[in-house]
Amino acid sequence: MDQATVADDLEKILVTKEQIDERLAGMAARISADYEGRDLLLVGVLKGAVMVMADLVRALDRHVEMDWMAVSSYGSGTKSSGVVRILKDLDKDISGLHVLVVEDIIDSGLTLSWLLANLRSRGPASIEVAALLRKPDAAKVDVDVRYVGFEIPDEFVVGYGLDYAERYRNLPFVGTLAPHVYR
Ligand SMILES: O=P(O)(O)OC[C@H]1O[C@H](OP(=O)(O)OP(=O)(O)O)[C@H](O)[C@@H]1O
Ligand code: HPA
Ligand SMILES: [Mg+2]
Repeated sequence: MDQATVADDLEKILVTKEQIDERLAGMAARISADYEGRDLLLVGVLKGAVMVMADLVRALDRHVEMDWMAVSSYGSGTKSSGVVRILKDLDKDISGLHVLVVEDIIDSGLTLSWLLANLRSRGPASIEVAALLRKPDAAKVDVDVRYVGFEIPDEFVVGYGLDYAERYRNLPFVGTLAPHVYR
């Protein structure tokens, strides 16, 4: 498949690569200031958060550790099933650590609220969230997100880690798909 075919699948670009870079730099500056003098563990949620994590850590001018969890609530469709499964757990114990969960998107908020309850039960010193994108539905769940990149409308988006049926994660921007892709 060539690049032209991928572009043909898109309807519009919601957030450009330049906007993402600029926003992540701002988030990184706040994170550096907020965690000054404290060790920090970033927990990325696979697979969607890979791009955010990769670019966020390179914008951080300080030591951090990274760990990863894989959870899935979506399968291959566009609606959350609400049932969260751990596909890969953290490598290390997080008790007593300052943890920052890194997410690509908070949509229904179900994944994150489940994940935060799960991680809090392990006794971290603190736990906060950094997410590149947040949709309006997330307001329905009681999750406090300290660092948010962009508030976006309630449309299914792809790119920069986000997939539709495992495709489009490698796009360097965030956009919506043309209707013919869903048919
Ligand atoms: O707020 P929610 O409605 O719960 O949706 C957000 C979650 O859904 C997506 O992950 P998914 O489970 O599709 O796995 P993936 O990251 O591997 O694509 C996304 O990466 C978030 O983790
Ligand atoms: O809008 C979305 N796009 C891709 N994956 C997602 N997971 C939750 N919401 C989305
Ligand atoms: Mg997904």
